[in-house]
Amino acid sequence: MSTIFAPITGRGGAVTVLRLSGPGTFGIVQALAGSLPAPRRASLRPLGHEGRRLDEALLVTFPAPHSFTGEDVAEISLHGGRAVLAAVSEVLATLGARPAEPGEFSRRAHQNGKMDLLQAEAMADLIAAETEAQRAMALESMTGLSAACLIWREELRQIMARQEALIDFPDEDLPPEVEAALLAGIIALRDEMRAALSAAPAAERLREGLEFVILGAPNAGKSTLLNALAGEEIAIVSDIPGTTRDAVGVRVDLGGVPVHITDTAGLRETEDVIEAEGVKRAKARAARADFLLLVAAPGEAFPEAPKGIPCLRLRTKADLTPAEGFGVSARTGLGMAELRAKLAEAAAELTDTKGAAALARPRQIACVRDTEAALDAALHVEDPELRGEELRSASQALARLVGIIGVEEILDAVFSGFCIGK
Ligand SMILES: Nc1nc2c(ncn2[C@@H]2O[C@H](COP(=O)(O)OP(=O)(O)OP(=O)(O)O)[C@@H](O)[C@H]2O)c(=O)[nH]1
Repeated sequence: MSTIFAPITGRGGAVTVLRLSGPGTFGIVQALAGSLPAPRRASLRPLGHEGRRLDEALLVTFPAPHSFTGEDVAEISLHGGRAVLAAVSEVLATLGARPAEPGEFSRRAHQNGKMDLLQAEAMADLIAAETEAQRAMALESMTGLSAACLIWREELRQIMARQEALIDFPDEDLPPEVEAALLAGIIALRDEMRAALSAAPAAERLREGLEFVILGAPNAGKSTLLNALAGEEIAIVSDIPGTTRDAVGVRVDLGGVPVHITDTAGLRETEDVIEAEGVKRAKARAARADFLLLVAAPGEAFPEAPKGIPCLRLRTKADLTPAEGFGVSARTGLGMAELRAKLAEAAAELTDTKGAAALARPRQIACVRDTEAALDAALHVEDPELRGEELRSASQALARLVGIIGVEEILDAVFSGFCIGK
């Protein structure tokens, strides 16, 4: 096993923490720092190599297995900045360590039983979280999802034990309650899978961020509205109808939920090829949106919304004419606070996982869907051997969910999505 290193803090700070992990860690750090401090005690050390002084740094060692990766780990708090990191990295390489691949620390932690795949994914999400609701969900999944999965696996283990008893003993020796309890157990677990799956779209949306699209006729005030929501001039505003020709967007935090709001080309029939393309794109975006803001200036008709997408009808330019229905003026700020509140409410509703263990990644959803399908199939076969077969495949899908059986490619895909230093 190689010894790897990478900075685990972001650029630009006063301090850069460099982590080393692997069997060669302590030998390398000793060569660099002269001596090793007591385990888990921070100690200031001069760093140098072959007479070249490198830095004065705070050094902490974590002997295996009590470390992030489960291997011997050292964390060196260097002075921040490119040159210090470059000089120390260069020396580490000559001493036999190599730069870590993206996600390699977490992958080793997973291999050494420090965290299951769900916890690794949740940790990556926590680090990537940009808003409060994302942070809360990631933190909840770091413990909750993996705990829920542990319970599912235990329930399935008990179901499979009952199933084995049914296979091993001839029918007449076992009371009918055994099979009834077995089937009830399968139904209960299948329904738990269904509950988790039904909360998944909300969790996925929160993890990825929502897409809100502003639709309306030319000059309805869409760009002005986007700029007001963004708090900066993102889209060009003019009184010439057809100013916005391509989708322009901004990411905003609505009550803790990340929302990408897109301003689109005004919807109208037009001879202008570029504007017509803009209108086509506006419609395509609207069809993929999580939520639509349908806007119309006073006295004008609202655009038609694609079916099945929640929307809000909004009168613009309410400073000119008092609106019938809900109206705002992006120019004077009239109604804007209420609009923000309404949008935040819609965002919260779209990302509400209702307290269920939140599956937020396609990989996780696929594993739980496979589990649900196998359990459901187990309910529809009479033959105990075949039923046993389905239960085994449910058990494998759950094992894949936590990474206990992990095809290398899946682990590659998960961990390579992490950044260097995770
Ligand atoms: N009085 C008033 N005028 C507004 C308001 N919002 C927008 N306008 C004006 O309406 C005109 C069109 O505004 P835009 O925001 O460019 O409209 P749009 O819907 O993006 O227009 P297109 O790009 O043509 O689709 C501009 O002259 C704006 O200044 C408002 O709240 N009150």
